[in-house]
Amino acid sequence: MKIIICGAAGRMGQAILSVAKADENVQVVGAFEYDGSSAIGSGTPRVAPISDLEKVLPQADALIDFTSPDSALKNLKAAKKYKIPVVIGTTGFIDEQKNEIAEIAKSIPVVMSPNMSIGVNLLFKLVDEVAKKIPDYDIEIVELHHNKKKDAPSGTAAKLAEVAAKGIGKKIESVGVYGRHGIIGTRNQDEIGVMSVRAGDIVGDHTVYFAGPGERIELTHRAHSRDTFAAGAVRAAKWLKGKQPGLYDMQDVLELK
Ligand SMILES: NC(=O)C1=CN([C@@H]2O[C@H](COP(=O)(O)OP(=O)(O)OC[C@H]3O[C@@H](n4cnc5c(N)ncnc54)[C@H](O)[C@@H]3O)[C@@H](O)[C@H]2O)C=CC1
Ligand SMILES: O=C(O)C1=N[C@H](C(=O)O)C[C@H](O)C1
Repeated sequence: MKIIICGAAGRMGQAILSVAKADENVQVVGAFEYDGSSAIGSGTPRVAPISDLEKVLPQADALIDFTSPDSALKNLKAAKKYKIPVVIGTTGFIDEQKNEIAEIAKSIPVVMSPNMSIGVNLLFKLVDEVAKKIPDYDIEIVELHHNKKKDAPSGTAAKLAEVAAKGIGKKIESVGVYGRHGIIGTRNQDEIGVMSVRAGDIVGDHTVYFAGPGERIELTHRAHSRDTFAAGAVRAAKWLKGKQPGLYDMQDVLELK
Protein backbone atom coordinates (compact mmCIF):
# COMPACT_ATOMS: atom_id res chain seq x y z
CA MET A 1 0.00 0.00 0.00
CA LYS A 2 1.61 3.25 -1.19
CA ILE A 3 0.49 6.29 0.77
CA ILE A 4 0.96 10.04 0.64
CA ILE A 5 0.89 12.06 3.88
CA CYS A 6 -0.13 15.72 3.75
CA GLY A 7 0.85 17.68 6.85
CA ALA A 8 3.89 15.40 7.29
CA ALA A 9 5.73 17.65 9.77
CA GLY A 10 2.69 18.16 11.99
CA ARG A 11 1.84 16.27 15.18
CA MET A 12 -0.41 13.81 13.31
CA GLY A 13 1.82 13.65 10.22
CA GLN A 14 4.74 12.55 12.41
CA ALA A 15 2.62 9.93 14.21
CA ILE A 16 1.41 8.51 10.87
CA LEU A 17 4.97 8.37 9.53
CA SER A 18 6.03 6.29 12.53
CA VAL A 19 3.01 3.93 12.27
CA ALA A 20 3.71 3.51 8.52
CA LYS A 21 7.41 2.83 9.16
CA ALA A 22 6.52 -0.04 11.50
CA ASP A 23 4.15 -1.60 8.95
CA GLU A 24 5.88 -3.67 6.26
CA ASN A 25 2.79 -3.44 4.05
CA VAL A 26 2.89 0.35 3.91
CA GLN A 27 5.26 2.51 1.87
CA VAL A 28 5.21 6.30 2.15
CA VAL A 29 5.70 7.62 -1.39
CA GLY A 30 5.17 11.29 -0.53
CA ALA A 31 5.45 13.38 2.65
CA PHE A 32 4.22 16.93 2.05
CA GLU A 33 4.21 20.27 3.82
CA TYR A 34 3.12 23.74 2.70
CA ASP A 35 5.54 25.45 0.30
CA GLY A 36 8.08 27.40 2.36
CA SER A 37 7.81 25.19 5.46
CA SER A 38 11.11 24.87 7.34
CA ALA A 39 10.49 21.09 7.42
CA ILE A 40 11.04 20.74 3.65
CA GLY A 41 14.12 18.62 2.92
CA SER A 42 14.20 17.12 6.42
CA GLY A 43 13.13 13.64 7.63
CA THR A 44 12.86 10.19 6.08
CA PRO A 45 11.26 10.16 3.60
CA ARG A 46 12.24 13.72 2.84
CA VAL A 47 9.46 16.23 3.26
CA ALA A 48 8.56 17.87 -0.08
CA PRO A 49 6.63 21.07 -0.90
CA ILE A 50 2.91 20.55 -1.51
CA SER A 51 3.27 22.12 -4.98
CA ASP A 52 4.92 18.80 -5.97
CA LEU A 53 1.88 16.74 -4.86
CA GLU A 54 0.63 16.09 -8.40
CA LYS A 55 4.02 14.61 -9.42
CA VAL A 56 3.57 11.83 -6.84
CA LEU A 57 -0.21 11.30 -6.87
CA PRO A 58 -0.21 8.91 -9.88
CA GLN A 59 1.98 6.41 -7.92
CA ALA A 60 -0.15 6.41 -4.76
CA ASP A 61 -2.89 4.08 -3.51
CA ALA A 62 -4.21 6.63 -0.99
CA LEU A 63 -3.64 10.15 0.33
CA ILE A 64 -3.94 10.86 4.07
CA ASP A 65 -4.60 14.47 5.04
CA PHE A 66 -4.08 16.02 8.49
CA THR A 67 -3.54 19.70 7.63
CA SER A 68 -6.13 22.51 7.78
CA PRO A 69 -9.62 22.76 6.23
CA ASP A 70 -8.53 24.93 3.25
CA SER A 71 -5.46 22.79 2.51
CA ALA A 72 -7.38 19.53 2.90
CA LEU A 73 -9.92 20.66 0.33
CA LYS A 74 -7.18 21.63 -2.16
CA ASN A 75 -5.45 18.27 -1.65
CA LEU A 76 -8.74 16.44 -2.09
CA LYS A 77 -9.31 18.22 -5.42
CA ALA A 78 -5.84 17.18 -6.62
CA ALA A 79 -6.53 13.55 -5.57
CA LYS A 80 -9.82 13.60 -7.48
CA LYS A 81 -7.92 14.54 -10.67
CA TYR A 82 -5.89 11.30 -10.38
CA LYS A 83 -8.76 9.20 -8.90
CA ILE A 84 -6.81 8.51 -5.70
CA PRO A 85 -8.78 7.55 -2.53
CA VAL A 86 -8.44 9.98 0.38
CA VAL A 87 -8.52 9.76 4.19
CA ILE A 88 -9.42 13.11 5.77
CA GLY A 89 -8.58 13.46 9.47
CA THR A 90 -8.53 17.25 9.39
CA THR A 91 -11.28 18.95 11.41
CA GLY A 92 -12.88 22.41 11.50
CA PHE A 93 -14.66 22.42 8.12
CA ILE A 94 -17.56 24.82 7.64
CA ASP A 95 -20.80 23.50 6.10
CA GLU A 96 -19.96 24.80 2.62
CA GLN A 97 -16.65 22.88 2.67
CA LYS A 98 -18.40 19.73 3.94
CA ASN A 99 -20.80 19.98 0.99
CA GLU A 100 -17.86 20.32 -1.42
CA ILE A 101 -16.24 17.21 0.09
CA ALA A 102 -19.50 15.26 -0.29
CA GLU A 103 -19.68 16.33 -3.95
CA ILE A 104 -16.07 15.23 -4.65
CA ALA A 105 -16.74 11.91 -2.88
CA LYS A 106 -19.19 11.10 -5.69
CA SER A 107 -16.09 10.63 -7.89
CA ILE A 108 -13.56 9.03 -5.49
CA PRO A 109 -13.84 7.03 -2.24
CA VAL A 110 -13.21 9.22 0.82
CA VAL A 111 -13.06 8.30 4.51
CA MET A 112 -13.64 11.37 6.65
CA SER A 113 -13.79 11.24 10.42
CA PRO A 114 -12.99 13.77 13.15
CA ASN A 115 -11.61 10.91 15.21
CA MET A 116 -9.86 7.79 13.91
CA SER A 117 -9.70 5.95 17.26
CA ILE A 118 -11.71 2.80 17.94
CA GLY A 119 -12.82 4.08 21.35
CA VAL A 120 -14.36 7.33 20.14
CA ASN A 121 -16.19 5.56 17.33
CA LEU A 122 -17.72 3.24 19.95
CA LEU A 123 -18.51 6.32 22.05
CA PHE A 124 -20.57 7.73 19.14
CA LYS A 125 -22.70 4.56 19.30
CA LEU A 126 -23.04 4.66 23.09
CA VAL A 127 -24.10 8.30 23.08
CA ASP A 128 -26.74 7.59 20.44
CA GLU A 129 -28.10 4.71 22.53
CA VAL A 130 -28.15 6.59 25.86
CA ALA A 131 -29.65 9.77 24.33
CA LYS A 132 -32.50 7.72 22.86
CA LYS A 133 -33.16 5.96 26.19
CA ILE A 134 -33.14 9.07 28.44
CA PRO A 135 -34.00 12.01 26.13
CA ASP A 136 -35.18 14.20 29.04
CA TYR A 137 -31.78 14.14 30.84
CA ASP A 138 -29.54 17.22 30.44
CA ILE A 139 -26.75 16.55 27.95
CA GLU A 140 -23.44 18.42 28.25
CA ILE A 141 -20.15 17.75 26.45
CA VAL A 142 -16.68 18.76 27.64
CA GLU A 143 -13.57 18.34 25.49
CA LEU A 144 -9.95 18.90 26.54
CA HIS A 145 -7.06 19.39 24.11
CA HIS A 146 -3.49 20.71 23.95
CA ASN A 147 -2.80 24.44 23.74
CA LYS A 148 -1.76 24.28 20.04
CA LYS A 149 -5.17 23.14 18.77
CA LYS A 150 -6.68 25.70 16.40
CA ASP A 151 -10.35 24.70 16.08
CA ALA A 152 -13.07 24.67 18.74
CA PRO A 153 -15.07 22.77 19.59
CA SER A 154 -13.07 19.72 18.52
CA GLY A 155 -14.45 17.89 15.49
CA THR A 156 -15.14 14.96 17.80
CA ALA A 157 -17.16 17.07 20.28
CA ALA A 158 -19.12 18.58 17.39
CA LYS A 159 -19.94 15.07 16.15
CA LEU A 160 -20.85 13.85 19.66
CA ALA A 161 -23.21 16.83 19.97
CA GLU A 162 -24.75 16.05 16.59
CA VAL A 163 -25.27 12.39 17.54
CA ALA A 164 -26.78 13.33 20.94
CA ALA A 165 -29.11 15.90 19.36
CA LYS A 166 -30.28 13.39 16.78
CA GLY A 167 -30.83 10.84 19.55
CA ILE A 168 -33.29 13.18 21.32
CA GLY A 169 -34.99 14.04 18.02
CA LYS A 170 -33.47 17.53 17.65
CA LYS A 171 -31.08 19.29 15.29
CA ILE A 172 -27.79 20.44 16.82
CA GLU A 173 -28.17 23.76 14.96
CA SER A 174 -31.21 24.51 17.19
CA VAL A 175 -30.00 23.12 20.55
CA GLY A 176 -26.19 23.56 20.60
CA VAL A 177 -24.77 26.06 23.14
CA TYR A 178 -21.02 26.68 22.83
CA GLY A 179 -19.65 28.03 26.15
CA ARG A 180 -21.60 30.13 28.68
CA HIS A 181 -20.92 33.49 30.32
CA GLY A 182 -22.85 36.09 32.32
CA ILE A 183 -26.46 36.17 33.55
CA ILE A 184 -27.75 33.77 30.95
CA GLY A 185 -30.80 32.46 32.80
CA THR A 186 -31.60 28.87 33.61
CA ARG A 187 -30.80 26.05 31.25
CA ASN A 188 -33.32 25.26 28.53
CA GLN A 189 -34.52 21.66 28.73
CA ASP A 190 -33.25 20.72 25.28
CA GLU A 191 -29.97 22.59 25.04
CA ILE A 192 -26.73 20.64 24.57
CA GLY A 193 -23.76 22.51 26.04
CA VAL A 194 -20.35 22.04 24.42
CA MET A 195 -17.32 23.31 26.37
CA SER A 196 -13.70 23.45 25.18
CA VAL A 197 -10.62 23.39 27.43
CA ARG A 198 -7.16 24.09 25.94
CA ALA A 199 -4.22 23.26 28.20
CA GLY A 200 -0.67 21.90 28.05
CA ASP A 201 -0.10 18.79 25.96
CA ILE A 202 -3.44 16.98 26.47
CA VAL A 203 -3.83 14.63 23.50
CA GLY A 204 -7.64 14.63 23.53
CA ASP A 205 -10.34 13.88 26.14
CA HIS A 206 -14.10 13.87 25.54
CA THR A 207 -16.82 13.48 28.19
CA VAL A 208 -20.55 13.38 27.54
CA TYR A 209 -22.72 13.98 30.63
CA PHE A 210 -26.32 12.82 30.92
CA ALA A 211 -27.71 14.38 34.11
CA GLY A 212 -31.14 13.77 35.61
CA PRO A 213 -32.82 13.90 39.01
CA GLY A 214 -30.39 12.63 41.66
CA GLU A 215 -27.88 11.06 39.25
CA ARG A 216 -25.69 11.43 36.19
CA ILE A 217 -23.89 9.25 33.65
CA GLU A 218 -20.47 10.35 32.39
CA LEU A 219 -19.16 8.68 29.24
CA THR A 220 -15.47 9.52 28.81
CA HIS A 221 -12.85 8.72 26.20
CA ARG A 222 -9.22 9.70 26.78
CA ALA A 223 -6.62 9.36 24.05
CA HIS A 224 -3.22 8.52 25.62
CA SER A 225 -1.27 8.91 22.41
CA ARG A 226 -1.72 10.14 18.82
CA ASP A 227 -0.73 6.63 17.71
CA THR A 228 -4.37 5.58 18.14
CA PHE A 229 -5.47 8.19 15.54
CA ALA A 230 -2.51 7.40 13.26
CA ALA A 231 -3.20 3.65 13.31
CA GLY A 232 -6.84 4.38 12.47
CA ALA A 233 -5.86 6.60 9.54
CA VAL A 234 -3.55 3.93 8.07
CA ARG A 235 -6.26 1.28 8.60
CA ALA A 236 -8.73 3.53 6.75
CA ALA A 237 -6.27 3.98 3.85
CA LYS A 238 -5.92 0.19 3.51
CA TRP A 239 -9.71 -0.29 3.75
CA LEU A 240 -10.24 2.17 0.88
CA LYS A 241 -8.44 -0.05 -1.62
CA GLY A 242 -10.96 -1.18 -4.25
CA LYS A 243 -13.88 0.75 -2.68
CA GLN A 244 -16.50 2.46 -4.83
CA PRO A 245 -16.66 6.28 -4.79
CA GLY A 246 -18.56 7.57 -1.77
CA LEU A 247 -18.21 9.39 1.53
CA TYR A 248 -17.38 6.86 4.26
CA ASP A 249 -16.49 7.27 7.93
CA MET A 250 -14.59 5.28 10.56
CA GLN A 251 -17.78 3.49 11.56
CA ASP A 252 -17.72 1.94 8.06
CA VAL A 253 -14.02 1.08 8.36
CA LEU A 254 -14.48 -0.48 11.82
CA GLU A 255 -17.76 -2.16 10.81
CA LEU A 256 -19.62 -0.56 13.72
CA LYS A 257 -22.78 0.32 11.76
N1 LIG B 1 -9.34 12.66 12.84
C1 LIG B 1 -8.52 12.45 13.87
O1 LIG B 1 -8.46 11.35 14.45
C2 LIG B 1 -7.64 13.57 14.31
C3 LIG B 1 -7.74 14.78 13.70
N2 LIG B 1 -6.85 15.77 14.00
C4 LIG B 1 -6.96 16.98 13.19
O2 LIG B 1 -5.89 16.97 12.24
C5 LIG B 1 -5.50 18.29 11.93
C6 LIG B 1 -4.00 18.45 12.14
O3 LIG B 1 -3.70 18.28 13.51
P1 LIG B 1 -2.19 18.35 14.04
O4 LIG B 1 -1.35 17.35 13.33
O5 LIG B 1 -2.26 18.34 15.51
O6 LIG B 1 -1.80 19.83 13.56
P2 LIG B 1 -0.36 20.39 13.19
O7 LIG B 1 -0.51 21.88 13.11
O8 LIG B 1 0.67 19.81 14.10
O9 LIG B 1 -0.10 19.79 11.74
C7 LIG B 1 -0.67 20.24 10.56
C8 LIG B 1 0.43 20.28 9.54
O10 LIG B 1 -0.12 20.55 8.26
C9 LIG B 1 0.79 21.39 7.60
N3 LIG B 1 0.11 22.02 6.47
C10 LIG B 1 -0.69 23.09 6.46
N4 LIG B 1 -1.10 23.37 5.21
C11 LIG B 1 -0.54 22.43 4.43
C12 LIG B 1 -0.59 22.16 3.03
N5 LIG B 1 -1.24 22.96 2.19
N6 LIG B 1 0.07 21.09 2.57
C13 LIG B 1 0.78 20.30 3.38
N7 LIG B 1 0.89 20.51 4.71
C14 LIG B 1 0.23 21.55 5.22
C15 LIG B 1 1.26 22.35 8.69
O11 LIG B 1 2.46 23.02 8.32
C16 LIG B 1 1.45 21.39 9.84
O12 LIG B 1 2.76 20.84 9.86
C17 LIG B 1 -6.37 19.19 12.81
O13 LIG B 1 -7.48 19.61 12.06
C18 LIG B 1 -6.80 18.27 13.94
O14 LIG B 1 -7.99 18.66 14.56
C19 LIG B 1 -5.88 15.61 14.93
C20 LIG B 1 -5.76 14.43 15.60
C21 LIG B 1 -6.63 13.31 15.35
O1 LIG C 1 -6.39 18.49 17.19
C1 LIG C 1 -6.27 17.43 17.83
O2 LIG C 1 -5.26 17.17 18.49
C2 LIG C 1 -7.38 16.46 17.79
N1 LIG C 1 -8.36 16.71 16.98
C3 LIG C 1 -9.48 15.88 16.72
C4 LIG C 1 -10.77 16.64 16.92
O3 LIG C 1 -10.83 17.86 16.65
O4 LIG C 1 -11.76 16.03 17.32
C5 LIG C 1 -9.42 14.54 17.37
C6 LIG C 1 -8.57 14.40 18.59
O5 LIG C 1 -9.33 14.61 19.73
C7 LIG C 1 -7.29 15.21 18.57
